[in-house]
Amino acid sequence: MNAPLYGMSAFSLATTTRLQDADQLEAALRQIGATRYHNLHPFHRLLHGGKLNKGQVQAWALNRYYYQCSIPIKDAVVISRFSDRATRVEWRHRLEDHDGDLGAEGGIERWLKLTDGLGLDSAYVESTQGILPATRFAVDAYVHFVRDKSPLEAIASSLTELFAPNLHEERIAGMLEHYDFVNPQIMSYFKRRLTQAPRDAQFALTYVKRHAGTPAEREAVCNALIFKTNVLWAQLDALHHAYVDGHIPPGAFVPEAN
Ligand SMILES: O=C(O)c1cc(C(=O)O)c2c(n1)C(=O)C(=O)c1cc(C(=O)O)[nH]c1-2
Repeated sequence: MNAPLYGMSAFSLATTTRLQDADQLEAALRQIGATRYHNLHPFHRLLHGGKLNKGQVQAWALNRYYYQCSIPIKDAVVISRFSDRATRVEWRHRLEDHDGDLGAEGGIERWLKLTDGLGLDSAYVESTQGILPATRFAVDAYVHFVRDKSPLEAIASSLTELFAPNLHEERIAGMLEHYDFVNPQIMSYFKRRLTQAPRDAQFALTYVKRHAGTPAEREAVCNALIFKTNVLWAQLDALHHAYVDGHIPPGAFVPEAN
């Protein structure tokens, strides 16, 4: 077996023996989500439970902007990995979902409504100057992963989206309930994702189930998903360390006292 890249832990051989067909692959992927998705991270418990102050919510939205604006770059790289037109055509709408189109709002603009609503200057947000070093490293690693690994693994790494809609539902309800500085307009990004993400996740799941033809390929798919859960987890670890434990790195956003 090749040494895993990016420090991810390889799925164990014991598990590989349970990756004999597409249904076992799907079960393994869902198990990874159930145990490693970032809905389980303590920072999300605080965010959704109303336990953060406005400055901490600002820090989360500011850092997450870097993920948002990198996703269409990631998807453009994914498209570049496929020589078959059908997959490129299928993947293309993801760019529009995030970038929008001439005269049509996309996810990045919707995210800026959130940061505007939270009182952050949009030029500062878009500059990405105040993000944590770990946010940049983690998100860039995702873009590099889809560039460097196989096209199958590139698609598999998007599969965290299988688990995103439940988290978004929880986030919309929790943040509206608990924070007086949050309203439905500034949460419109997440509302839109409730219809976009299931469609995208279903395509990716069907794709990997059909194209991962050997136990080794199914194992690679699982490892791609583990890698991605680590990308998401590491971002929240960094936010927690900086803005809950109070160790803000030099140059990173410092909330006003509130
Ligand atoms: O708020 C979240 O927890 C969350 C998670 C994920 C994810 O699981 O990767 C995505 C998103 N949001 C999201 O909004 C989004 O557009 C998105 C695209 C992708 C991807 O990997 O292509 N993941 C996610």
